[in-house]
Amino acid sequence: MNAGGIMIDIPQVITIASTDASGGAGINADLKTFHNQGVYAATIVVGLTAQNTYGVQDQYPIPAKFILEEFKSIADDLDIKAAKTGALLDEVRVHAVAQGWQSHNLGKLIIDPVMVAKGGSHLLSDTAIDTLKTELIPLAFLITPNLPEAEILVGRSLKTDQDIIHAAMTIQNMGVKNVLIKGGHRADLKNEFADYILYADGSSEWLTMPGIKTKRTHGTGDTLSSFITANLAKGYDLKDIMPVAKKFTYEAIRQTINVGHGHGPLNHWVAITMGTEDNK
Ligand SMILES: Nc1ncnc2c1ncn2[C@@H]1O[C@H](COP(=O)(O)OP(=O)(O)OP(=O)(O)O)[C@@H](O)[C@H]1O
Ligand SMILES: Cc1ncc(CO)c(N)n1
Repeated sequence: MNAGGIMIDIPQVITIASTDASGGAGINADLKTFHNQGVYAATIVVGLTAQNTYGVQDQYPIPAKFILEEFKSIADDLDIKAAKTGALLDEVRVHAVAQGWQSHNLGKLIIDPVMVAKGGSHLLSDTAIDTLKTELIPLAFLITPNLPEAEILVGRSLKTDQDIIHAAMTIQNMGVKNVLIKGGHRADLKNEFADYILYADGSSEWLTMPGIKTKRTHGTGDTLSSFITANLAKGYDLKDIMPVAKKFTYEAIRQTINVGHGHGPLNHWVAITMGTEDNK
């Protein structure tokens, strides 16, 4: 009931991840991207980090039992269309999220397998990798590793285009439908940032944008995967979303905001949405 008012239906999404005290990455970056894209965002907090643009000073995992309570609270009430995961910290948290997902499916699952923060701190323990591969990845619609994360998932070093193409196939064989390997960390690509995506139907493409010379790249991966999550919830096709997601992230890096003294955060006010003339 809303006598005299109006009722607006809005796509609902959720981020299952950790907070960043300085606001630039993790759940904080996800929420800003979701808001920018006009979707309603809920959170399942898996951990807290004491973090700034220099690095991660401390982390605090949420007990598995509480994570499962968060899942239930959301599933009992909201109508979530797509969910993304971020920093899950360790094996216990990865297992809890997989368990929560199996009891309460929350639509399309996008895994951003965050392992190491820009300052070098680990946001996923080594012992969690197997659990991620066997329990969580097979449940996902899309996974978005950066190059070092893809190397850990496949257990070999990735240098050439062919290496990346084969790695995407190996990861798809773990049971996830679509695989995006982000090329931001590739040493031989100085002037461009090329990401490779292998789609569920076997087709694939390289998405390329010029490289911006900046160290203000805190939360780039979170922003990219949140943009994709928001627009999947709106009903757009992944193939149509990808070039616009890449452009959104590029502009969020390019239109720099002056915050922090290390790897500064992105600009989450950029005006790029699906379906507008420029982004068809
Ligand atoms: N300096 C840059 N110039 C242009 N594009 C960039 C730059 N840095 C990252 N990108 C793009 O941003 C997106 C995220 O890539 P990146 O590899 O940095 O993710 P990530 O390492 O997971 O980020 P984070 O862990 O900080 O969230 C990719 O599309 C990548 O190509
Ligand atoms: C909490 C958190 N999640 C993700 C990242 C990666 O950007 C980070 N630095 N911190």
